[in-house]
Amino acid sequence: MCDKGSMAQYTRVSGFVGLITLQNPPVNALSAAVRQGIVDMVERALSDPIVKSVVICGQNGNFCGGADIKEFGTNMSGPPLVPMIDAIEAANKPVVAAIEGSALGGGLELALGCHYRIAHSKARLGLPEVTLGLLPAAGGTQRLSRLIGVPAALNLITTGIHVTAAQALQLGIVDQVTDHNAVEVAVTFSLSVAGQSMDARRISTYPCPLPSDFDALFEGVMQKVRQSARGAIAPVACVQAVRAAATLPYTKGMEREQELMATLFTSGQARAQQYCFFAQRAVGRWRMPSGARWETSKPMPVHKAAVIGLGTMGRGITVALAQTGLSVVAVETQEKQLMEAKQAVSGMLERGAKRHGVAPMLDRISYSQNIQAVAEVDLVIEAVFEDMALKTEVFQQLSAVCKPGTLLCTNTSALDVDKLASEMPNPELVVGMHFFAPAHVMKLLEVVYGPRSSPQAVATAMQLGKKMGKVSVAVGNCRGFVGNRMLMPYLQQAFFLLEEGATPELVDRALEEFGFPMGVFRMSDLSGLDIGWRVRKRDELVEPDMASGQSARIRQGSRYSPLGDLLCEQGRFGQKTGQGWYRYDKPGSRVARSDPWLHSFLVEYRARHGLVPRSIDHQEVLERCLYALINEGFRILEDGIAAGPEDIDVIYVFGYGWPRHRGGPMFYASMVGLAKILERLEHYQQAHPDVPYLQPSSLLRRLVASDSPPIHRWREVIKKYQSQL
Ligand SMILES: CCCCCCCC/C=C\C=C\CC(=O)SCCNC(=O)CCNC(=O)[C@H](O)C(C)(C)COP(=O)(O)OP(=O)(O)OC[C@H]1O[C@@H](n2cnc3c(N)ncnc32)[C@H](O)[C@@H]1OP(=O)(O)O
Repeated sequence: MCDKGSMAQYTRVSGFVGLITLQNPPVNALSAAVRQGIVDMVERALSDPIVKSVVICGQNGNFCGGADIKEFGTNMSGPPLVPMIDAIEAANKPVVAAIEGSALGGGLELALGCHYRIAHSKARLGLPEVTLGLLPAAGGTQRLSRLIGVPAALNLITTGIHVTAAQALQLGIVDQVTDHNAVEVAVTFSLSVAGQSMDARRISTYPCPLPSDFDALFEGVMQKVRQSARGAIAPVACVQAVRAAATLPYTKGMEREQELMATLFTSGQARAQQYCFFAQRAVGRWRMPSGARWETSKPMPVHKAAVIGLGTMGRGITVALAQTGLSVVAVETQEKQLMEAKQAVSGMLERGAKRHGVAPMLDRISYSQNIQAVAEVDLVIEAVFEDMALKTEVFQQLSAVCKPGTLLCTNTSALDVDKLASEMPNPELVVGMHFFAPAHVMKLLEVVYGPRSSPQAVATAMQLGKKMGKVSVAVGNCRGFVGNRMLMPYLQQAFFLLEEGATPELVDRALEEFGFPMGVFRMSDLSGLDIGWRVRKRDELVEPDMASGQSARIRQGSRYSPLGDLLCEQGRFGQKTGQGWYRYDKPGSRVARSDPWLHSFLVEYRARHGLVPRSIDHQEVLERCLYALINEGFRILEDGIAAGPEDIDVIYVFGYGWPRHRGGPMFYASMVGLAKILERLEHYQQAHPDVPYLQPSSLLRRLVASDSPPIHRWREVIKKYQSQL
């Protein structure tokens, strides 16, 4: 017997079991049609006198990825989840969830309403709603806390982590884990309990186990969550909902869960986080200005890769490659550096393996001092020092040594990828791979294509990035690519604010309250002030500190602040020297302390240059730093360096600490209102006419003139704008 009409298929199997299969590829999300299907099919199974038990599973080996996120923000119709799950729990016939693939969010909540849960060993379970700015509001906070206790529930619900089937068994979320077909196991099991009372299996009737140090536990968790949430409201609401589970009867707890969800559901933060979810997936569908794009560009197979240069970046890249299971040839010409690198790479692999309970991939790597060792690899990532002449020399050696067709990638954060390619006999095989430090940890990868890079080369680098667990974004070649290019106006404004009267503490506090993990000055101290100094010297911006007054702060026709250069001249390079914008107890120590020396230095500097300090508030800090950065984002879109606002937002959220609950800089701009951003940029540009970064971009003006369309429609305006250039 079979009914295929709805998005939940009903079949009778083994004579007496009603099998309900969710059908909504690819993840069987609980759309209105699926929910209606479940309601109808459960009713049918329960009213069929022949049916003794019910099994719920998902099509194509995937239980359920939760509510259909695309429905949020629309006029949601169809049966609500809570009564649907309550009806399953109340059923007088056993209902068993057969979990294969994922049981996430509403999917796990559905399973928690069932009387038993049987999971395949490869299944993953979790309540990731918090990552979407929500909480599990189909009874998830109330049932999970009752089932596995408050501390474990808090951990899962406030972080949104996915657990393996084995972990779920240990926690008590599932009753059984199998390596066999979970649906078949569930069908057999359901018959074995048919006819029994399900009273003891209804989680909503369980008392919530209370830890003895209840108040202290919640206080501690709340403090930790508030600190790590950086202004996000969902994690805090999750703690409040679990507290309700621990202190209130089930029905009252459910009311509290709904109340908290109502606030989150319509919040800007939830919109921002859901935008990030889809943006992260959209960047995989890359396209180049030439029209080449992901669907039509086939990646080359990569079985063996090489890394050239085993400094900090090269080591991290080697680890990330080995962890994908690829064979890696790691080349370092300096013997001492090679020995140190070997040890460091092994240590990183062993620690990573221990964390994930897998074997370290030490035997995937072979080390060499000789570049000839890369002759047979399919792809090379060069990670030598950031110097064009050195990189060109290495690339020339690689072209001579590598087999034909080897893809040559350069790990660079600033150099001109196209210039490097132009020196090679096969420029189409050259792309940039801008990793972020530490390369085996940071999620972001900018894949930089030049006008000569072949679509196949870009496809290969993008696919390799994905295999390495990175969120890879394809971007065009320009100075600083996307991320660092937008950082320039941000940093510049921060320096100017110090000249005008702010302190590093004030600027950092404003940015940290906005949600960045670190303000711009603490971040610069961590990265090292000498990096920017070297770039400014190369750009001939650094001059001896002789003159004073306004003219001394003009370089190449624009306002310039030499503050960073002056600090570097004093040997203040940040954390590593124990002094920078802050002071540290000793070189390498991490706790930034206010530095009276720095404050006197700023007072003297302003006096010498005739700058009268004024009071600067957080709003001005945010507007000057963030709107200048956003303005550069519009220029990047205008220039076709990023294909759309999602690419920029993903880069900033995954690589630069932009708070996810604010959706990335371009999404944030759309929330603030483009007309307001334009008005404030015009205001600051009038006050600082010698700062080109404050000159509003033409695209921003065009968007405002087009009535500020929603962000998903910007691409149309950009396309039209570019076609008219
Ligand atoms: C006023 C008060 C009102 C209160 C109303 C309350 C109403 C709501 C009630 C309950 C709410 C429940 C909350 C939830 O359940 S929220 C959803 C929770 N689930 C998740 O967060 C899971 C999200 N998905 C994933 O993590 C992954 O997709 C995963 C399932 C692990 C599969 O990963 P992978 O195999 O790598 O595939 P992709 O991520 O690329 O996804 C493939 C495509 O599927 C789309 N997708 C995935 N999940 C969903 C989903 N839940 N809804 C809609 N679409 C989804 C994804 O975008 C990909 O699409 P595309 O190929 O077009 O990019």
